[in-house]
Amino acid sequence: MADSVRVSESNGLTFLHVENPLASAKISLFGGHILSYIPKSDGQERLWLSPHAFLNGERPIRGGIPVCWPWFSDDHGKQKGELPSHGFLRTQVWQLTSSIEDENGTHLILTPSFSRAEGFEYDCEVTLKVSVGEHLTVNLSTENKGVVPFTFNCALHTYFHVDDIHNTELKGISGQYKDKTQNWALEDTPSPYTFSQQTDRIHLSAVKQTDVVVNGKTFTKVISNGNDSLVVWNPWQEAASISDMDPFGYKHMICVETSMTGGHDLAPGQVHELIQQVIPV
Ligand SMILES: O=P(O)(O)OC[C@H]1O[C@@H](O)[C@H](O)[C@@H](O)[C@@H]1O
Repeated sequence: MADSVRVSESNGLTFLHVENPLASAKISLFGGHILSYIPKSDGQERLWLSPHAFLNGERPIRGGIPVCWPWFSDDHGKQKGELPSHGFLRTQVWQLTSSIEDENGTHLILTPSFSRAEGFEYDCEVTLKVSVGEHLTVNLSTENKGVVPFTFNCALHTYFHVDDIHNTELKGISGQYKDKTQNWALEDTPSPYTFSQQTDRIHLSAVKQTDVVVNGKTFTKVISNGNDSLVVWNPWQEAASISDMDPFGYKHMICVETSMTGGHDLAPGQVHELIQQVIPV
């Protein structure tokens, strides 16, 4: 184990605490889920974790970076609710298979216990590579280890911390989006991109850079690769009906999700990498 990684246990879950000269981070092995990333450059938390998140394995963790795989939301070809929302990786225990450190930070590789379950009966290898340094880099890799092609979706469903959603703007997104709150109506991306109501959108272009601008200043840059879309979500006052959020929780978060939502085909032997970089500004 790298010297910059410490392990703790609480309520049956195992956590990795990364502390190096460039940043600190906390990762839950339940879900392979990054909970916190604080760069030393300014000491400010970039991720949002709900104060009411279940940190005992009972439910997926609300906040941080949930790993959605091999489907997004309820898009699994069955009735809504028949299979877990966002797939089955965020509710299982992952293993830490490698940890090294160098002048760029601490580099971890995590693997889920299984990647074959109801709704996805294929052979593949999934890994999550996490680099904690001046930037946070997360790489969700899927390799087809079987003899038949398969189609899957995935997302790095990051909850970004913002001081106040009313003073938050996203920059860098253009084109059309599908609006889940309007029965998937197609709409044009607003400009400026600010928030005043429940927002649940799949932006249909492979957005590469999104700036999270807070109080007129870019706070965090989000670089996406291997995506076909970008999801933007804030439940607004609907947060009151989400048991692991408080009614005002929506004020301090915005989800900007590097995502594959259109179905990606992977032939035997092929590898797909979904990469999100969180860059403090
Ligand atoms: O409550 P969950 O399963 O973590 O999902 C949260 C949200 O995740 C977003 O990605 C979806 O677009 C929303 O529709 C959904 O409500």
